[in-house]
Amino acid sequence: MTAPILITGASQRIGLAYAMHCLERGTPVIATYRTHRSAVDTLEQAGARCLHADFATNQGIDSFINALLEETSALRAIIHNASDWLPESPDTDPADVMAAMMQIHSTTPYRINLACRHLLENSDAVTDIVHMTDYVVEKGSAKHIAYAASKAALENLTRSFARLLSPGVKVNSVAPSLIMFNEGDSEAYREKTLKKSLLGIAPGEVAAVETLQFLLDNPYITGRSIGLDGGRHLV
Ligand SMILES: NC(=O)C1=CN([C@@H]2O[C@H](COP(=O)(O)OP(=O)(O)OC[C@H]3O[C@@H](n4cnc5c(N)ncnc54)[C@H](OP(=O)(O)O)[C@@H]3O)[C@@H](O)[C@H]2O)C=CC1
Ligand SMILES: Nc1nc2c(c(=O)[nH]1)N=C([C@H](O)[C@@H](O)CO)CN2
Repeated sequence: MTAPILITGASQRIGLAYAMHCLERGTPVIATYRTHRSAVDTLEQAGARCLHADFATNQGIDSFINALLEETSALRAIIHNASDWLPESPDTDPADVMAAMMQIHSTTPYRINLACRHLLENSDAVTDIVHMTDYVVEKGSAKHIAYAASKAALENLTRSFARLLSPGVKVNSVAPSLIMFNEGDSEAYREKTLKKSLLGIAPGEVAAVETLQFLLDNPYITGRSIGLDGGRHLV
């Protein structure tokens, strides 16, 4: 039996889609969720092990790590997907925004990778870590400054962990731009955002699912970032 794939933030959207994709292929899944939605029940009915985790505090990270080590002695892959897309705003202290962004996008993957590397290295085959970053790592963001900086930190973790864990573990990033909108995104926002890329679409979760699977299936890519952005860099 293949060792399970750990997917963080899998109760909705891209994380949920990749978890279901893995289960449909017969690959075991350990999914984390912070908010219990019906999708968590669906995942469990499809055979996933779902662990509650709130990575906002180091205690939350540590209790998740302890639960994971109780759950499994090996992993096929870790997909660091959990994320908050926090903008700067007049009513939030910038220090709190930066702390929250670094906590979820940098401290969480860093601590889990170091504490659980042996679960990936306990395998005869090559295993994977994938960090979900963002196109804004390349360009920055005027409205999500701390978010972009934290994703840039995550991109650097990709390179460091690729060096630390080779050749047994491949470590890569997927750097999406618009994949899917959020409920409540206005028509004006949608129209404006679609125009930011050459291809002008919101491809949906499947684009991220296929890119993640490509990275896990490819034996010769590590320390790299795959831009999943519709050619936004050329607009
Ligand atoms: N969607 C897009 O167009 C783009 C996505 N990306 C990146 O791709 C990845 C997936 O995107 P998407 O599916 O939209 O992600 P979401 O915004 O849906 O977030 C994924 C999950 O992260 C979880 N999460 C947030 N904060 C915490 C926390 N403190 N502890 C534990 N879990 C937490 C949430 O859990 P819960 O809901 O259970 O509370 C949420 O379900 C993300 O890393 C994102 O930054 C990058 C560019 C574009
Ligand atoms: N955690 C999240 N990160 C990001 C999201 C999201 O919904 N959740 N969405 C985006 C946007 O789609 C952006 O790429 C285009 O405006 C960025 N990050």
